[in-house]
Amino acid sequence: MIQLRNVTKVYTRAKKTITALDGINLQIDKGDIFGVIGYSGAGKSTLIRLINYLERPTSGDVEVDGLVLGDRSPSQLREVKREIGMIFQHFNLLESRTVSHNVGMPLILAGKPKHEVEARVAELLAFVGLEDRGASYPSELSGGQKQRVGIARALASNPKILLCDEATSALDPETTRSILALLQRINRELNITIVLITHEMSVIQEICNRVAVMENGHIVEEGRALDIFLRPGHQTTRNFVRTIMSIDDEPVAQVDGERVVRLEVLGDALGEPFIDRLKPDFGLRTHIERANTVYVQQTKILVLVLRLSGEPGAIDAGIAYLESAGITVLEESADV
Ligand SMILES: Nc1ncnc2c1ncn2[C@@H]1O[C@H](COP(=O)(O)OP(=O)(O)OP(=O)(O)O)[C@@H](O)[C@H]1O
Repeated sequence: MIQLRNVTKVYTRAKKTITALDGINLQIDKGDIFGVIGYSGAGKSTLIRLINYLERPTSGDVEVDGLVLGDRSPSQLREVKREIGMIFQHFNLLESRTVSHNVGMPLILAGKPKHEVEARVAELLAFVGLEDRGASYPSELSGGQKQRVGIARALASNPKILLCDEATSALDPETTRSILALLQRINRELNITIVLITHEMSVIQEICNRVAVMENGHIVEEGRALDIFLRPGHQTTRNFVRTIMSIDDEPVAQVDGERVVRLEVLGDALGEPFIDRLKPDFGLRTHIERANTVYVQQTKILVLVLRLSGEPGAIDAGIAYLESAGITVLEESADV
């Protein structure tokens, strides 16, 4: 759906050059809720602004829905841009216009007839839960309601992609949760691919299926959100994950005759009495070294570090049983 190939963006200011993006390769598939996380200055805004061509790459290709944007004529670019909606941290609403006018603005600018605009605005306001606020002005709304207006406006021209630039950073945690739930509905019900940038790992945890971690214009780690939370590789990723859950860096001491394994348990396997079965079925003694519960995209994952002791063959058989129950078993190296 979206591909960045070897994309570099260099800004020149007062004879100084800043490399905001340095050789970025990224693929975002149709249906993804793709999160880009990084500290201030990492290059997130630049990256998202390349996708709708608010910025042009210094080198490299940006491809959206099969079209390389650099090869397009201005009219073709306008066409592609219509397929991309965007929402902002500070909502960017016209304060002097009503909610309805704000939502209908893209359609008014596209010259759509009045009755068509009115019908679509009513539909959009109902979708975002503001059916009775069309005549209000932005100053009469809460932050969460303003973002709902921003979302309705972004959906007005039926985009295939929604870009979210720190869309919940100005909102309290409860309102953030309700806006994230709305974004998830937009992804599922309207089949819209979502790309969001954030500096909050909790946003990624709540709704993203994939994530890229950025630092100094580079993507330092990228993958399924689940894997990034369970096994963060890069130090920056670990620091972000640490903001919402504990990571124990202490290695587990190995004792002769024992195996230390890490189990990742989710879905049906959570209902399996697997610890209970290791002793009677395999003659294994188990000791729970660490335990943690993680939620990613509302999926519960239990992470356990176990010491297993018994006959070597029995330990292998016990591990084979755990795997057959759908549990991921890893030889433990460092942490939960
Ligand atoms: N228009 C511009 N002109 C010059 N430099 C820029 C411009 N836009 C961004 N930069 C620089 O590019 C780098 C990346 O900035 P960018 O805004 O993409 O990062 P970010 O991760 O979105 O940060 P933040 O979360 O603070 O918005 C920074 O060093 C920034 O100063």
